[in-house]
Parts: sequence; C-alpha cells; structure tokens
Amino acid sequence: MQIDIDGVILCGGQGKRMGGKEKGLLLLKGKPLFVYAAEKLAPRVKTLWISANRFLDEYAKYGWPVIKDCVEKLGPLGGIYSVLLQIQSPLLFVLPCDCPFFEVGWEKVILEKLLSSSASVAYISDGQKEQFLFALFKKSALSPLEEYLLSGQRQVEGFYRKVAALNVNWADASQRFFNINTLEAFEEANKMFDWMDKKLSECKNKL
Ligand SMILES: Nc1nc2c(ncn2[C@@H]2O[C@H](COP(=O)(O)OP(=O)(O)OP(=O)(O)O)[C@@H](O)[C@H]2O)c(=O)[nH]1
Repeated sequence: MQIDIDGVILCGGQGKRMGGKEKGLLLLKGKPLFVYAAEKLAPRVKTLWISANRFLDEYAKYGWPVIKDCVEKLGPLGGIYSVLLQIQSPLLFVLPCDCPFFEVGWEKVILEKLLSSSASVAYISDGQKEQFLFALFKKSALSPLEEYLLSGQRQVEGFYRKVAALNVNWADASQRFFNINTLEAFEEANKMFDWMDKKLSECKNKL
C-alpha cells in the first residue's frame, strides 16, 4: 500500500543566535542553507513545503510552495501546525532548515516505526542527543497540537511528552544532524565544505 507523505523544511524563527539573520537564506558555498535539506527531502515526499515567515518571495523562487505560519511567534510547532492544517497527506516529515549535512536513511526507519505504533509523532535520537525537529507527524497530531498551542504552550519537548511521541534511536549518525545555530557554526560548516571539496579534487587528480 502506497501512503502519501509530505515534507516541510522549517525556515521561520528569529535567528537570534545568528544575529537576526534569515538563517534559511544564508549562502553556504553559494547555496541557501535551506536548499540543502530541501533537495534531499523533496524526492522522498509527495509535496515539499517551505514554512517561513519572512522573505516569502525569496523562498518561493526555489520552486517549492511556501506556507506562512497562521499565527506567528509560536516557534517550530506553529510552523508544523500551519502545514498540517493545509495538507491532504496523512503524514508529514519535518526537518529544520539548518542541517546541510543530514543524510537520508533515518526517514525510512522512523516511518516504519511510526506506522507500526499508535503514536502520532516520532522523532530521532542520534545516540547522543534527541533531535526533536527530525520528526514525522501523523495528521492525527493536529488536534492535540492545536489544544497545546491554544493553552499557551510552545515547547516542542513538552508537546512530545503530552502525546507520548515515539523516540526512534538512530545511532552513529550525530554528524548528519549537525545544526547551524550560530555564526561560528556557520563558519565551521563553510570550512567543512572547503575540506570536502579539497578531498574530492585530490581523489579526482589521482584518477
Ligand atoms: N515556521 C516556523 N519555523 C520556526 C519558528 N521558530 C523556529 N523555526 C525553525 O525551527 C528550527 C529550529 O529553530 P531554532 O534554531 O531553535 O530557532 P530560531 O528562532 O531559528 O533561532 P534562535 O532565535 O537563535 O533561537 C529552524 O529551522 C527554524 O527556522 C517559527 O516560529 N515558525
């Protein structure tokens, strides 16, 4: 049985730790940060959505449909809620915009686990840390999510506790979940890409 699954790249937020810059649009080796995650998730979902609150026209240039939070300043859950509200698919993959090194693979594991469980949300633990925004939501999470947000709560972790979200362990993958939250981390990511380019050209020269 084929189940429709949509995906969302979360690009809202204040980016305070990045000095207020629009994180998703920061250029990493000439490509906006959010595009790294979007390009990897898009082939695996029916429709990929971009959840953003500022620079909507800029995001739209990349061809994926953009959804603005129906209520702003609710944090990542506000973005997820706004997308769940609009989609027809019964499942939604969630990714942050700041994970250029994430590799596919985890999404198959999390899908299998969530479908064989009665939980409405599943998220990844990478062996070191819980990665709350590498997640899969069933559309049935919409109603408890609405209730949670209406009660004035915003915290992702608190919501996951409330709905007894499934924690899926995907160990030995911490590098793939490296998040860019500060300008220093952004510089580090640039250096990692330079290093990878150098190694690649060394390999090519040996051929
Ligand atoms: N749609 C939407 N996405 C959000 C919102 N807040 C954060 N995000 C996204 O959720 C992910 C994690 O956000 P954080 O990095 O923790 O928060 P941030 O607001 O971007 O950054 P800080 O202000 O430095 O905490 C990122 O991909 C953000 O773009 C929001 O209000 N709406």
